[in-house]
Amino acid sequence: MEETKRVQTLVQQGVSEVPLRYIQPPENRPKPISNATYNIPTIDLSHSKDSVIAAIRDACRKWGAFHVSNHGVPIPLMDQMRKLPLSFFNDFPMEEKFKYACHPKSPASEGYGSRMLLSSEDDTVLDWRDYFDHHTLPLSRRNPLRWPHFPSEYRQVVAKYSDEMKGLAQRLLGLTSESLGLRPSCIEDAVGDFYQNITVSYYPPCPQPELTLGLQTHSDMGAITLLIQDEVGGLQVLKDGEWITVHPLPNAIVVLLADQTEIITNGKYRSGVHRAITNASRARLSVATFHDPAKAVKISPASDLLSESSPPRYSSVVYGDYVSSWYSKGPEGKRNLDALRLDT
Ligand SMILES: O=C(O)CCC(=O)C(=O)O
Ligand SMILES: [Fe+2]
Repeated sequence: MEETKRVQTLVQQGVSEVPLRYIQPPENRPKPISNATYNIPTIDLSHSKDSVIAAIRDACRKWGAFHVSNHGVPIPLMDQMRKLPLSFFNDFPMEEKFKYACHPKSPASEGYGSRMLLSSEDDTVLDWRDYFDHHTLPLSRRNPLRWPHFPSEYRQVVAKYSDEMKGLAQRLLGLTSESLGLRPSCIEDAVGDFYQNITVSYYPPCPQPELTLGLQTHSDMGAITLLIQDEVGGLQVLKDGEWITVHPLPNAIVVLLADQTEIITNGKYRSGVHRAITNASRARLSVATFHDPAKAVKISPASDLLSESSPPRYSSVVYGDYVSSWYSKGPEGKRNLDALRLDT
């Protein structure tokens, strides 16, 4: 069945040409990048608070994406979080992996999958990616029995990593609030208790990387995403109309501002538009940790940022409605945020 097919299966079958369903239209295909040494900014969190806040302000205005170093998350834990899921993808037989298959008909269901969108239409171009999605927070959603039981430390590592990411997300949203002159808890209060998902993406080598994308262009839906990748690389961020490769920085964490933060900051900060490209020779792994509001939470521009001269630039939205629209229309560009934009 189409829905249950994994990209890794295609590769194991030895395809030498990418099947039609995975071929991007010419305007979406990746082109060689001229400015290959350029990278997103790196912010060292051990520097003085004032300089960190100034650097965050600059990076959020210009990029919506940046690396953080000296972030306090134990490096061995980050290494484990890359290594153990890689072993799940590489060392588990397919029938074992399918015991953890996500539900093919419900969006963002937990487990092993391949399709991000569940469009019934058959014209959706598919991503060259398999993934494992873990529901990690609030604790009432966390059921480690739904995560791989092998390697033996897998479940413990995911739980520990989830807690570390929550702490870092809170700290970064606090600094981001302060960088706009808001009280430190402003953005976090607007988001409420985090709904956190950890998605491990596995991109098998692709015979024709110039025709495909590992993950199509999008901005993340929630508040803030923290991402680590392996040394292969493939994440790209859109800046001033140009794609910039996020070169892996081994001990750093990529921060991506997501759509709800753009709304809360009334567009002072924009969510980072990004995608993943593929390559012909090496499988790649990334781990994205999403921090989202609960579905019932209503998101609006922060009142402290509004005045007669600075009116709201987005209408309020119930987060669950935003998610439904994202899954039905697709993530392309910023269509979902654009629908909320007020002409001011
Ligand atoms: O693999 C990557 O680097 C990007 C992953 C991503 O953007 C996502 O899971 O939303
Ligand atoms: Fe993303």
